[in-house]
Amino acid sequence: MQATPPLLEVSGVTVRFGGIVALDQVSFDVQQGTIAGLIGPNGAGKTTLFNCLSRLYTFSEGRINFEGHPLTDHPPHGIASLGIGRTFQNLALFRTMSVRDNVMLGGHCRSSSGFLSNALRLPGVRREEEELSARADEAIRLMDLGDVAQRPVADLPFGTQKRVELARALMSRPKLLLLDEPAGGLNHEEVDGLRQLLKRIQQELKLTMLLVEHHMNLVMRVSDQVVALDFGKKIADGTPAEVQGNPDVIKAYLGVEA
Ligand SMILES: Nc1ncnc2c1ncn2[C@@H]1O[C@H](COP(=O)(O)OP(=O)(O)OP(=O)(O)O)[C@@H](O)[C@H]1O
Repeated sequence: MQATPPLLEVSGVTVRFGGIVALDQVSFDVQQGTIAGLIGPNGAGKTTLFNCLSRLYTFSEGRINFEGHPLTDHPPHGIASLGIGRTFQNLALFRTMSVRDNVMLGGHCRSSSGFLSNALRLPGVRREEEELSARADEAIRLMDLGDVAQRPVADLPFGTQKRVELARALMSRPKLLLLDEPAGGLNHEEVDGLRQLLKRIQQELKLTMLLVEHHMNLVMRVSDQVVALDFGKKIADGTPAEVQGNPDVIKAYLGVEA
């Protein structure tokens, strides 16, 4: 039997900004159903890599395959329908709208009905709306947002708003979810809650996730695999324990020989 190829294959990716090499021949794989953490000191190239994966940046060398096919075969606006979703470092929610309405908005990138059928409220449109609504209920349940579903987002604590953003990202039914600093600005208790929710969606949805995160405790506890970058180069790739004990990683963070 043929082994399943990795969901994501990053191979020799290089990005230059003028004289700066933001990513230098970076290669790693992410297997289906796993959580991969991407770490590295400031300026290491994490955001640049994320932006390559969501096709915001074009890489000058290398290749990124998703489900065995080059990402560059698809236009940037086709990335969500391909099955790659993302959250952002800064929340991008509609603050006066309810939690549920914000979540519902996440489903529209996959909506197939056109302007005319929407205007005429054809049966297909109603079916699609019912399906979106059921999916929103599911995302709200998974993110423990049932009690606040009708509340305006602006009334809720920051940690809860972060969960709304995650629920909204789930609406596009991603196969790979890119999480940009999901623990940023959260308190200790909220980070632990987030860790449990990420594990829940990994188990229940079999979702593959790649997270950029500075919160080491979260990365090391939630990830199956950790990839470390420094000055655009990959310096480690392995289990959390392997990467944590890697002398190059310790040196990159502490600036001293391990
Ligand atoms: N649009 C850009 N134009 C020029 N240089 C850039 C651009 N984006 C990133 N860089 C440079 O590329 C390098 C990698 O930056 P990047 O933002 O990817 O790092 P990072 O690991 O995400 O850092 P942080 O943890 O601080 O967010 C840095 O030297 C940065 O200054």
